[in-house]
Amino acid sequence: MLQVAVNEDEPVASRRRRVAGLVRDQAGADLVVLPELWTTGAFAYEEFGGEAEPLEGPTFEAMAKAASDAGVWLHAGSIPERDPDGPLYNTSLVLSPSGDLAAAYRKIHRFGFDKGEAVLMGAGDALVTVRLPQTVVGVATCYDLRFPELFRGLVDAGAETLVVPAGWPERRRSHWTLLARARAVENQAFVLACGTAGTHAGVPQAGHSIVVDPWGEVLAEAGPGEEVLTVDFDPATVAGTRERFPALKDRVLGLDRPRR
Ligand SMILES: O=C(O)CCC(=O)C(=O)O
Repeated sequence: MLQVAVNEDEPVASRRRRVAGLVRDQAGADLVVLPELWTTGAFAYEEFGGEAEPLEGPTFEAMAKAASDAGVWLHAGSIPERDPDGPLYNTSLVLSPSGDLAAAYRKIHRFGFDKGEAVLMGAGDALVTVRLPQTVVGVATCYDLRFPELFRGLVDAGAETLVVPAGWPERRRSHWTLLARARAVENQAFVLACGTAGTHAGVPQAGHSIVVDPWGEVLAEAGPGEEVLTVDFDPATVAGTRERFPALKDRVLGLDRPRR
């Protein structure tokens, strides 16, 4: 995972070039993951409109080239997407090792309550999973981490590895770690949660990207600054955990409405 520092003194185009270089350096990895809105910064709301790009715009082009040069699957984090016929979206891109767009996910839960992303961007309405050679990946973005039903939906769709790019603020770092572990334990899945470092729009970022196994153990955790966090894991652990401790089979469905 590439925990990119997002500071406003670095122009977006320079950061895009720098991150492409970091992706190229990961040749030999199976999957590389970038954070949420790493071009603008997740809290730089006033930049969203000016930096918004089509799905296959400059960030896609730079990341597709980097992924194919490195020969890796790349979860390229998210971009402010400009839909020609609709609003902006916070959209994650997953690219194959040949640089093709394998999946795009529009963030479902927008952050900010009555401001920021929640008013400037539209909400996605579709769960997204991607089959990689080693595992089925379910994608979610930042604030989505607070909504367990989304992750259950991904598990029901076959996800074994939950990838969560984020721009999580330092002031709620304890929630980040706790929620990443909770989503891993309750879904008996790997969680790869990749945040940003640095400070933008006056909001210090938490860093501390984290990889959690299906038993809730932390396999790796980054520090606060820019960092490449590398981890080896065996996706077959998911099936083994679900078989040995089959709690997912004990779910009682239909409890979302109180019974009379
Ligand atoms: O839920 C949080 O505390 C942070 C969410 C967030 O920063 C985001 O979704 O961009």
